[in-house]
Amino acid sequence: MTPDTPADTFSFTLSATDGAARTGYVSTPRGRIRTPAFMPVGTVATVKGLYFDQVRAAGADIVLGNTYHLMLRPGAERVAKLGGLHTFMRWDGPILTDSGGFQVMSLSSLRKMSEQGVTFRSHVDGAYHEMSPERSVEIQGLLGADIQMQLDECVRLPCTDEEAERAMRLSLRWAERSKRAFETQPKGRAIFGIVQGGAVPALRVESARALADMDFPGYSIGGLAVGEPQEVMLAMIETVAPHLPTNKPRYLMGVGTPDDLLESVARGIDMFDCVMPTRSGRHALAFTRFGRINLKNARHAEDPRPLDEESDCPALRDYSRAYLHHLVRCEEMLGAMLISWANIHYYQQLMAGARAAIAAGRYADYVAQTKEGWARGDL
Ligand SMILES: Nc1nc2cc3nc(NCCc4ccc(CCO)cc4)[nH]c3cc2c(=O)[nH]1
Repeated sequence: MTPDTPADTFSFTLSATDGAARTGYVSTPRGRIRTPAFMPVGTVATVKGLYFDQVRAAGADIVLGNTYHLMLRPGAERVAKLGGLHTFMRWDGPILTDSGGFQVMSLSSLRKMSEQGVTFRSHVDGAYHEMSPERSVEIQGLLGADIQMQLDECVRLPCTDEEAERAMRLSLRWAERSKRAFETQPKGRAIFGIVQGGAVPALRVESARALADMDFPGYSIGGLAVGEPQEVMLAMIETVAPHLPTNKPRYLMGVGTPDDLLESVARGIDMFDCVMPTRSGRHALAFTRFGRINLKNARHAEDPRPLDEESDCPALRDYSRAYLHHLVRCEEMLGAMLISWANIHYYQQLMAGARAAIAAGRYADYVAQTKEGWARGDL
């Protein structure tokens, strides 16, 4: 969060552009979010393996929570009774929550979709739950989320055009209902519409235009990072971006690798979230300026060098690869913690570099130089 007086409203300020790339900030009552921004995922009220002061020190201005997981455990009403998610997990910056639809479809069993919403069985204890656009907004409000998502239906790719059209139109009807339900929430919070439409350009354009007409404070691009090749994802961003208002933030859901982030920023995306840095950290995969380093590999067993001696992150600068390899081999929790910390920091500095490069009109060079570093590998 940048040192400035928090706003009492939600707004987006564009500071500079370089081609289709943009840099600026989102203002919220809990502080500013510098964009392009990477939002660490804190699914069940924790960014797995990190303390929130490490998340803040790494440069994150905002973190994600998740409606689906938190409604099941500990329960939205319980979080509200305990003062809301910021108090519960001791993070005083902005929080964005997903609406739960995507997680219902990817995690729960025995689910039934209807116009009204989706009923499903908890993957935790098998209990039945109902999620409607109105209930999802109510839950996100109970959690106290600063940026909320409409309930939508995300189809897996590949899918038929008919399937993509059905889910896109349902999501538009749910966008209206979500926005209406959101009107009772305190000032300063925002709800984003979510663009759907599979990999069908005409459906994507129709979805973006219809949501733009509903005048949301921000827009998510959903239905991507669901197994499609990167070029399909990038093509859909290029299709959608021109139909979204330039003065509102664009959030690409669930993305992605460092390469995905740089290429999507170049096409006009402002906000990202992905479990990649922390999930990879638990699988011994480090993202660095020199590319990916798999610390399971025996070649690190006697390497005294840190991951990146020039970094200002202790996890990247102070621990030898030999030590990280040892921790990984022994399946010690500190291994996952240090590599997750390193990865969160790497993703934050990747976005900080992008913001500076766009402001200086040299984003294309920044991308080229960053990719050269990855290709040069770890000399
Ligand atoms: N409401 C809503 N939420 C979404 C979340 C998403 N998250 C993704 N992708 C995440 C995929 C993803 C999953 C795991 C890993 C780690 C691999 O080691 C990386 C990416 N796509 C998504 C699409 C939507 C969407 O349309 N609507």
